[in-house]
Amino acid sequence: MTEEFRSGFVTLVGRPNAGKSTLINAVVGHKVAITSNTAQTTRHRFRAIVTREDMQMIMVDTPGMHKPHDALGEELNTSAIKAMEDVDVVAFLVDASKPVGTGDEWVARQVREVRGARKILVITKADLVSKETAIQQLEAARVLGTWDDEVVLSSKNGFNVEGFVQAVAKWLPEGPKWFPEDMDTDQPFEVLVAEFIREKILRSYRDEVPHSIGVVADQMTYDRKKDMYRIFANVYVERDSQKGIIIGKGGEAIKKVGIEARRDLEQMLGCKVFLDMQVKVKKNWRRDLNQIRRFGYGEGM
Ligand SMILES: Nc1nc2c(ncn2[C@@H]2O[C@H](COP(=O)(O)OP(=O)(O)OP(=O)(O)O)[C@@H](O)[C@H]2O)c(=O)[nH]1
Repeated sequence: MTEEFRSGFVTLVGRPNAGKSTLINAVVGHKVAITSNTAQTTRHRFRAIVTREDMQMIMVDTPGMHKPHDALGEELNTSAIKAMEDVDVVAFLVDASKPVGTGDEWVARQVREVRGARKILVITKADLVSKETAIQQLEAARVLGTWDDEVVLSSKNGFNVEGFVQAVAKWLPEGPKWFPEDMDTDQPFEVLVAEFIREKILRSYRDEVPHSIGVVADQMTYDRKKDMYRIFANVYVERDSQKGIIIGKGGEAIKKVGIEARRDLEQMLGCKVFLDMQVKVKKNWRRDLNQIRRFGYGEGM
């Protein structure tokens, strides 16, 4: 008898920086999600898709959940909580290298509310700690809920990433191929481009500035003769002073971001990229729900 095809959805949740996006990239095998060590890197709820001979697993990335401080934070939380509705599996990620604390407890409380989904506890970043510490973390996190499976892994060195895939696959119901085989993310092209740029900014500036930016890729045209994409993007900040910081002395800082973003974009697109970025001020956009959604963050996608 042949095995039936299985398919379904798994939502990854955890406190900011738990390693959700990095795990998604490790499972897919290349970069579909941006990552950084700045909390709340992920603003879009998007799906990444892995198709194998016998199954299709659709992973839903979510913004890291925490007690919200502003409209953006609130919108991101709502988005993450909504992403746990109607999925087959919820994976609760806990960073092995940080003591289990109130941040994890807060997320676990939301996970406990979820009905009808299998729940998997995932200890991430095992490469950063000893085996003993990883086990201690597992024990500390275990009491935060009731789990159908437990996995300890490292997305950085690949340790047990396959174990995670198998743990999820086990709970996927029989079902159709929801997405074409060659599709690995449902993020529109212009969103991916804007996100790749935002990642470089997150990694290049410190403190409050990265949280204040929003990126929109406005125009993208392909020049067949030159085998080159021309991309025009707007980088929005909240204050004039931030605009100065982003641009830097003599435009040096933004130039560096441009070079790094272009490198990633060229790799993704497989051709040359011309990137033009404009920095604009949009006062207090993070407090304006309409603006947040216009940028496509949170629920607005
Ligand atoms: N050493 C190590 N670092 C990791 C691993 N997984 C993630 N990281 C790092 O942890 C940081 C946060 O990872 P992300 O994947 O962006 O975390 P996230 O949970 O998606 O974060 P938010 O978008 O803020 O919710 C990044 O600097 C990653 O490089 C891992 O397995 N090992």
